Amino acid sequence: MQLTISPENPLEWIALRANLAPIPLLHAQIMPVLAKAVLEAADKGVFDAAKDGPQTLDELVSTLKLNRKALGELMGLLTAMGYFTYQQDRFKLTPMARRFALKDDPQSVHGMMVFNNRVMWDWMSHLGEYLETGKGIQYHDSLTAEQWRYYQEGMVAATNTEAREFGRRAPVPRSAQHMLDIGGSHGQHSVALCKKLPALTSVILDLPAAIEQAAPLLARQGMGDRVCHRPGNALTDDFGEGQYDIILLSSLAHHFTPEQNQLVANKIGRALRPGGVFIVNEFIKPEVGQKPELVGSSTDLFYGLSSTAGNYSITEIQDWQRLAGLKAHKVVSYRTLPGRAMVVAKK
Ligand SMILES: C[S@@+](CC[C@H](N)C(=O)[O-])C[C@H]1O[C@@H](n2cnc3c(N)ncnc32)[C@H](O)[C@@H]1O
Repeated sequence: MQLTISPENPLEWIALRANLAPIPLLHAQIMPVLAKAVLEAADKGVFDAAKDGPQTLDELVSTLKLNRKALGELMGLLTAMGYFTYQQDRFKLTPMARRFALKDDPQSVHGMMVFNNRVMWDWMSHLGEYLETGKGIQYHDSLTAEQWRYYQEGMVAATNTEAREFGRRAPVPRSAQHMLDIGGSHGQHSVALCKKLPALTSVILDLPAAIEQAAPLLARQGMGDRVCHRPGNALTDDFGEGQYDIILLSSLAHHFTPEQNQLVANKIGRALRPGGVFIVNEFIKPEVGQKPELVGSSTDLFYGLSSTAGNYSITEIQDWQRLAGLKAHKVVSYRTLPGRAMVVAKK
């Protein structure tokens, strides 16, 4: 799966092949507008306003209390982007928008859109500074309580689809009883495995400020004591010895330097039981010399900007696992998300 600029007719194909199309204009002028339009639409409730059926522009204006001219422009763009169709003066949500953009759909990314609109959008203006200094924002040290809430809700939304595939395809021992989910936040990955493996319970280790906001999100899953939070810090806490059948590090390695990841991997190597698995669940950086792709490369830059760290290659991740005394077991690439994989090692 790739995000590409693709021709719609033979003349455009020729123009692209002949290098006549000003691609940077699309990147610089069009794409930022597309992204911000979708974020504001979600935040202002535009998708949900059409949830119960096709709406005229006037009906949307009246529900959303927005300016008619501006909303008309936004609706035109959202229609061009495939979120709505427009027929007989009415805007109707497409199946894609219905599944992924509505607030309460189980696969919705709505929370991520609100987080990106209210918190992340401002970070992008620091990209120039990051390029000059190499120092990222380190947002975990500076979020307000409200921003922590958007962040945790954003993480749920980002993993609604992934957690299903993770639950189905993560190569874990069927008899597993104890899991440690480091930086597990909302707990969706733990919940997916606990639903599949009846004997499994999971402890989610996360920062205290995260748990404050993630606790109600986990409670919504109705798993009771089988999945619980433990406030702590992965960099300074001891994980114990020979205790866990599964240890998951999902979307946390990209916030840590290589040295910090090695330190965490060493503690994980000690904390696993024989036969236990260590899963690093991440966007993957291409190996040296491999062609970069858009999702992995943009998340790499974004994590650099936001956390000073970034993505790692499969080889780099497997090196941490090997130096922690574990054997490479499997690499499972996601089918529903390009550039993302589970890198699994076994004790
Ligand atoms: C990007 S989120 C990933 C959440 C979840 N694992 C997922 O895959 O959706 C990173 C999580 O790691 C937590 N985190 C960051 N630094 C941490 C640390 N030093 N120790 C434990 N958790 C940490 C954050 O609070 C956040 O909940």
